[in-house]
Amino acid sequence: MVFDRLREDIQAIFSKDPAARSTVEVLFCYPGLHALWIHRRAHWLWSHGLKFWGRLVSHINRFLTGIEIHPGATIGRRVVIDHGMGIVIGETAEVGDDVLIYMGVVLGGTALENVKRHPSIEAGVTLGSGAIVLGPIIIGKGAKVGAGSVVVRSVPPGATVVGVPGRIAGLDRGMEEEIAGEVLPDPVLRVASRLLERQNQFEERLRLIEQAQPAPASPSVQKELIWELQIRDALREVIDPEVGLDIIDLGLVKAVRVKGTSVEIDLVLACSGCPLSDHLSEQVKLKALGVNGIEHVTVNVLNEPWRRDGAKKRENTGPG
Ligand SMILES: CC(C)(COP(=O)(O)OP(=O)(O)OC[C@H]1O[C@@H](n2cnc3c(N)ncnc32)[C@H](O)[C@@H]1OP(=O)(O)O)[C@@H](O)C(=O)NCCC(=O)NCCS
Ligand SMILES: CC(=O)OC[C@H](N)C(=O)O
Repeated sequence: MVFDRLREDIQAIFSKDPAARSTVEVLFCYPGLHALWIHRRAHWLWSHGLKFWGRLVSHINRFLTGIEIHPGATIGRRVVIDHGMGIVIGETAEVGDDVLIYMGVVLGGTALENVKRHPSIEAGVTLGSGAIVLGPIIIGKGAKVGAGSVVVRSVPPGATVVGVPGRIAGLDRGMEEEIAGEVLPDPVLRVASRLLERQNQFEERLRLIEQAQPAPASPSVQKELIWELQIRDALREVIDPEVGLDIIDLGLVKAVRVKGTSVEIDLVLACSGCPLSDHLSEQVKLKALGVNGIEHVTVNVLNEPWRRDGAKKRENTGPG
């Protein structure tokens, strides 16, 4: 069993590093391999309640290999750490099977609370040297993060992300076809669509104010209307990672119903069985809760297909 895992680890290095020449060389000259072995001990101690000893082993690991893996981090099978020096993997990070990690990669947190605050890296991902991935985001199966990138938003499966901040440079063919059968968004269309959307929003705001005027008797209704607008505004900050546009522009938000201090939001997804649906619902919930006065948020993910018509309709309602 132990030897099977060792064989698997060594085989993984041969499959991912053309510079690997022999088993002896891999056994003795790959600090990334040593770091993973030591991490397994540290993780065992940590998950058996021996937190201090787990930390200590992790610290010795850092000293020996230059790789810092928090003992609480979960690392899958056949993960390859090539070169390794300077890697930092945080406590709540999850690294799936067959992931390739180069030197200087950081899987870091941004929250100051003790919650899930580090990234989840799905199977088969490549993290280029110096890539910094921050927050409780998901790097989808088979994605590639370019050397030197800083990634702060979830990355769809199969995508290649490069730069600071990370932008999608490419998708594998399967993914491209999956994005609603359409080509990637045109940036000019995106700006135009956003401007028209803002205009629609102002018109809608005006309509609501006019509507509210003859019946000022019910301040609670007015308050609910204002909250609805504020929530819709806040949801503009939620970007669908599969498409790279905000969920309001995309027409993914079907309804926002405010009752008292509670709100119910109906959402559809850009792709059926979207792996990031939980993440998206969570983001929606957080943004809505961020509106001053809102205390309860329910997000319903509707089981109906998304069409770009909603967004397109808006693009066509411009002046002229
Ligand atoms: C991102 C990466 C995986 C390449 O993926 P790919 O799907 O083959 O992408 P391409 O090479 O076709 O490049 C796509 C675009 O991203 C750009 N790009 C590639 N890597 C980049 C990087 N690290 N930073 C910024 N831009 C990058 C390319 O110039 C290209 O831009 P363009 O479309 O404007 O021409 C690769 O460049 C990389 O960074 N690998 C990490 C390897 C590493 O860290 N090695 C060090 C070992 S110690
Ligand atoms: C330095 C470097 O590119 O490392 C990547 C891999 N070990 C190789 O030799 O290709």
